[in-house]
Amino acid sequence: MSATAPRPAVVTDFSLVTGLSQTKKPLQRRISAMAGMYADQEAARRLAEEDVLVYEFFDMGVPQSSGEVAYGTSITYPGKVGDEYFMTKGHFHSVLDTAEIYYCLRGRGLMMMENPEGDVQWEEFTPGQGVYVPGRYAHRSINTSPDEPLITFFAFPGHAGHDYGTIESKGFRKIVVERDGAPAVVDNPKWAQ
Ligand SMILES: O=P(O)(O)OC[C@H]1O[C@H](O)[C@H](O)[C@@H](O)[C@@H]1O
Ligand SMILES: [Fe+2]
Repeated sequence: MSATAPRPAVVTDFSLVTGLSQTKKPLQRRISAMAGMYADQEAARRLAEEDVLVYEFFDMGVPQSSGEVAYGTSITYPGKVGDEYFMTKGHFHSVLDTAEIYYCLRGRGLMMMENPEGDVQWEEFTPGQGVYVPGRYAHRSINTSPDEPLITFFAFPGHAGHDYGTIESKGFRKIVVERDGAPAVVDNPKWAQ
C-alpha cells in the first residue's frame, strides 16, 4: 500500500461508566501478574489465590511507528494490597524520550512518575483533568477511591514501546498507601537502588 493511498478513519467506543468498549477486548492484569510489586507480600499472596483483577486496558493495535498515536482507555479497579492501593505495573517507554497524555474520565487517583535521575512527581487524577507525562518519566496509575474504578484515556507515540524491566526489578521510589483513611505518598520500602 502506498503512503498516499486512502486510509479509513477509525471510530471507537469507550464507556464513560466502565471504560470498556463493546467492540474491542481489553488486556487484563491480575494480581498474580504483579504480586511481587506490592510492599505487603503476604497480603499480595492472599489476593493472588483468588487472582483478583487489578486493571485492564486497550491495545488498539496501532502501527508502532512514530507518525502514529497509540491510544485507549485504562481501568484500574478499587482495592488495596494491605494498605497499598491497586495500581498498574508502570513502565518507562523503550524510546525513553517519548511522552504520554492521560485524561481522567472517572474516579480518583494519582499518576506516579519518576525519571532515571531520581526526580519523582505525582499528580492527581480527577474527572476532567489531564496529566501530561513528560518524556523520560516512568509512569504508573494508582486508584485511591474506595469504590470507583479509575478510568483514563491515554495517547502516546506509536513507536514508544514499553520497558517494564527497570520497574519490575527496582520498583518506583514512592508508593501510595492509605493512612488514617486518606491516601499518602511514602517511600517504597522495597525500592532497590
Ligand atoms: O503497561 P502497564 O504499566 O501495565 O499499564 C497498562 C497500560 O496503561 C496505560 O494506560 C498505557 O498507556 C498503556 O500503554 C499501558 O500498557
Ligand atoms: Fe506509557
